[in-house]
Amino acid sequence: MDQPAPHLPAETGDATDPIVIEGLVNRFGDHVIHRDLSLRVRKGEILGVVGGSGTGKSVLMRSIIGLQVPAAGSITVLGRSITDARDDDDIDIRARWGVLFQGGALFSTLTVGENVEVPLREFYPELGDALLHEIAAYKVMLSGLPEEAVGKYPAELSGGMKKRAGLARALALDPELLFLDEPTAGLDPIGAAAFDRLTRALQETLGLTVFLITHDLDTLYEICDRVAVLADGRVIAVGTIPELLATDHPWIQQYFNGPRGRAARDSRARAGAAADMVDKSAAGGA
Ligand SMILES: Nc1ncnc2c1ncn2[C@@H]1O[C@H](COP(=O)(O)OP(=O)(O)OP(=O)(O)O)[C@@H](O)[C@H]1O
Repeated sequence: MDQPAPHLPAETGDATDPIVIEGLVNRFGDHVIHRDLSLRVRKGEILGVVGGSGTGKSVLMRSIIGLQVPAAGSITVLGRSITDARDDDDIDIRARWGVLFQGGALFSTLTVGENVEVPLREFYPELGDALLHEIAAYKVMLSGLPEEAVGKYPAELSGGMKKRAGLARALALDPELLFLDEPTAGLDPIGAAAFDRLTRALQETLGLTVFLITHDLDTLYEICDRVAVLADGRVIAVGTIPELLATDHPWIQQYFNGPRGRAARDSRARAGAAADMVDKSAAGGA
């Protein structure tokens, strides 16, 4: 598994790529997590990031947002070096992304609205309370939560609502980039599908670029434009699912062609066929 998967074209860069990672190395003591990892995320795409447990997907995300200082390599986000960032650069760039951590990472002693206000207060201390409340209420609504959720505490919310509240906070600063770490983990299939649709709708409406770590094959099939596969400390392949399926890499084949992968693909095909029938009957009736 040490070599990049064959059959995939070498990734070509574009000056507009909002995230560019080259030669990334991360290690904890002797434990090497990433060795020479390179990846480019394209503007406006939803990039799914997959890999076995412990392959370093979350550490990669933490490196991109500056929470993990790599041992080597370079990371450029929206044209700014994260690896060489000075503290004052840091502040600016952090306002241009939003992050939904695993589990939502909400402050349990604050209401949903107050949670959403946290980044607003940090970056725009000059805003008055009335405007902060208004912006927070709008972000809560945008995330598909009912209005009354603004005043609720995280403990009063279901798992799905917590994710949406975390999403509302991630959207607080009108980010260009959205990082989602396993957003559908722990949700029932209906809740997970609804969250997927919300992610896609927000990405399209707000023009977001989305870096999405997931184990959820349905999410990959439903909303990801491309998928990056992590193994052996690097990105071994990145492409659309059909492109990945055309490789003969054993992990990729097992992942997408295993029983769960086939079920997700079949379900996607059935949904596509149903949509076609609806389109045809609508066209016939028009
Ligand atoms: N702060 C840390 N100190 C020491 N080791 C760490 C630290 N953070 C992560 N690791 C180790 O780095 C490896 C990669 O962790 P990471 O959370 O990125 O994996 P992952 O691919 O996101 O896994 P999962 O799919 O299970 O969430 C793991 O072995 C983890 O134990």
